[in-house]
Amino acid sequence: MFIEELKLIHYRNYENELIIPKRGINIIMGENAQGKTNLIEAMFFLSRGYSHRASNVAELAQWDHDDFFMNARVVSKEVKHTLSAKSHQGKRQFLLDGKIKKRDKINGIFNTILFEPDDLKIVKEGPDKRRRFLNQEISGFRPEYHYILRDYEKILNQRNSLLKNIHYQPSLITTLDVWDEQLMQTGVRLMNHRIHYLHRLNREANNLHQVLSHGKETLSLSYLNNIIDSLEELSEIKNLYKKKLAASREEEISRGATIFGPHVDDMLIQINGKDARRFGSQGQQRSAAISLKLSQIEIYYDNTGEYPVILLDDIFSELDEHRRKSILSLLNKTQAFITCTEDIVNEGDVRPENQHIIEIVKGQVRKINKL
Ligand SMILES: Nc1ncnc2c1ncn2[C@@H]1O[C@H](COP(=O)(O)OP(=O)(O)OP(=O)(O)O)[C@@H](O)[C@H]1O
Repeated sequence: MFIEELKLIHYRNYENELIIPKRGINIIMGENAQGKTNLIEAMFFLSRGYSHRASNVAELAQWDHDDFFMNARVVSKEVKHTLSAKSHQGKRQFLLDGKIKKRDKINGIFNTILFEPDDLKIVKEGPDKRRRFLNQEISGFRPEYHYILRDYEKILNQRNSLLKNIHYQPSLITTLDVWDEQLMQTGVRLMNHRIHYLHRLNREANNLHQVLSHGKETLSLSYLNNIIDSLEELSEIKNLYKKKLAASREEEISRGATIFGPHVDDMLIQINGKDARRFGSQGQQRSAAISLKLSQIEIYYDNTGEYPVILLDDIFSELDEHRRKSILSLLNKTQAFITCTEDIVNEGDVRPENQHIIEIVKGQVRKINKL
């Protein structure tokens, strides 16, 4: 899968810009605040239908404009598609080959994997960042997961409101069983997806981490879930879930919140057997986050039969030469976009044939594909 052309009109700092990327590695080079991340964001937006850094779509429109338009020509399994997005006063609309489509209908047309500086939080910060990572990545290639998650969140909210209301109106307790059943059904489906995904991710991320660390470190991931203690209990998950809900009913009513279920899941990330969050160095945590993200390359390939487009925003800062080279070598089957403030090829060295420069100067794309 690759992108042949990207057009941006009144989007962020771009008035009217046409970018013709190449297959291989596209280095988006420019000083700070030139619009490098904005380009990455545009491709991510077309791919997933939302921005990874703006919660309000209106923010994407160029200042003093109510509308923006973006258009990409993408090639997927040798078929060309035109994917467009437009927004008017913060209301977005997507078009595939000229026809208006719902956001979920554009999923899978243009798959991207994004690494952004905030991804370090997956390793460094609390469980919500790891759940967000799991949710985003699984939804990327399993659209049904997005709907299960949405249903689960709806049921969870309704059940939590009911628990709060029972506190004041105890007769409502008779309706709780129906919600418990729905919670368990969607909760088990969600957990099953996460377990399968983590199994595959564990293998792939460890392979990559070994490459990045010169074979000196192992990376392992374990699923932390408050219903089952180990994967051996998986066949019993529904019964265990039922028991936990029954045993915690009184406490849940007094707290007005659901205590057990995938909404409190976590993933333990260990480097050489030690919790990376507590004991990992900055460099180790960075490499672990990169390994987790870049593992998606092969996982997407297994699931879709095609390599996704890789978007790497500021991945190279603070990484040594070996790690940089290893990352570049992992990208050789894909089309990739890498932002950086300086060229990644040292002066005097020959640029590899698969590397192309997109240079941004004064907020505009200046030289495209200079070799
Ligand atoms: N809606 C908007 N309209 C116009 N310009 C905008 C808008 N949103 C952001 N910008 C401009 O885009 C610039 C930031 O662009 P971006 O985040 O892509 O920079 P960058 O090149 O990735 O920088 P860095 O190397 O510092 O990360 C801001 O300085 C701002 O001037």
